[in-house]
Amino acid sequence: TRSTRPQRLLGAVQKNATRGDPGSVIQAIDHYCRNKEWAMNVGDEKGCILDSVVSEVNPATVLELGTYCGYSTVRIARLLPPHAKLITLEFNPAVAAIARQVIAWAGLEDKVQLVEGASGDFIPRIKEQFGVKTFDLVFLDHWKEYYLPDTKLMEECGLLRKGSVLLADNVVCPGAPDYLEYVRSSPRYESRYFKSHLEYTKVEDGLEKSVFLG
Ligand SMILES: COCc1ccccc1-c1cc(O)c2[nH]cnc(=O)c2c1
Ligand SMILES: [Mg+2]
Repeated sequence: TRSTRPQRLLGAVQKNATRGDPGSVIQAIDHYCRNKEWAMNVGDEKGCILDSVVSEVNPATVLELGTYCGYSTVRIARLLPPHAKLITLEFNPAVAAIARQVIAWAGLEDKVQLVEGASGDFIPRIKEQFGVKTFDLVFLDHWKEYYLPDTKLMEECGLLRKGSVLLADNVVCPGAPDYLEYVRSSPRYESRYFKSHLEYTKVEDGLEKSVFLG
């Protein structure tokens, strides 16, 4: 039976990237997705904006909603200080299995905890199961319909503190209008749009950075 897109992406990493070298894993995925087969990684252009936010926040605790093949997981984890922790959540077990191998190829498995499950079930359990008090940075990149409910759930579960940063992918394409309306109008957030393009295309997309004010 035909391989899946994530399997082919993993193959490109194993063929072209150097084990233990996160930069080469990022390059291998971007080259494959730009030249061979598009895939929904945050990509190199929005990835540079992600890098700058991670470096600015210098987080000790990160939550990523939506792992996919682990591209942004590697981008984030490679910039984390020692002992910092990234928890990443993926709904699809087959895709999670690929992401684990991509993260391992980059040599970043010690900084990353990949969890399989649905965000609505998982978020209320984080404090108890993972001993996390609050997140310094949350990267929302799962499904646009869940950005707003999951943000409200994180607030309710006390997972955000004054200064926690939410960074959301795809706020223009595919778009998360209800989420944007919320973080831009709520007095509890200071929000800013970073205009960019949908990964590997000329279509407009962007990242929304929203600081929780407590
Ligand atoms: C399955 O749709 C793929 C697609 C098709 C056209 C335009 C955008 C997207 C897209 C791009 C992304 O970065 C994404 N990131 C996270 N979860 C997504 O569903 C997602 C979708
Ligand atoms: Mg995305």
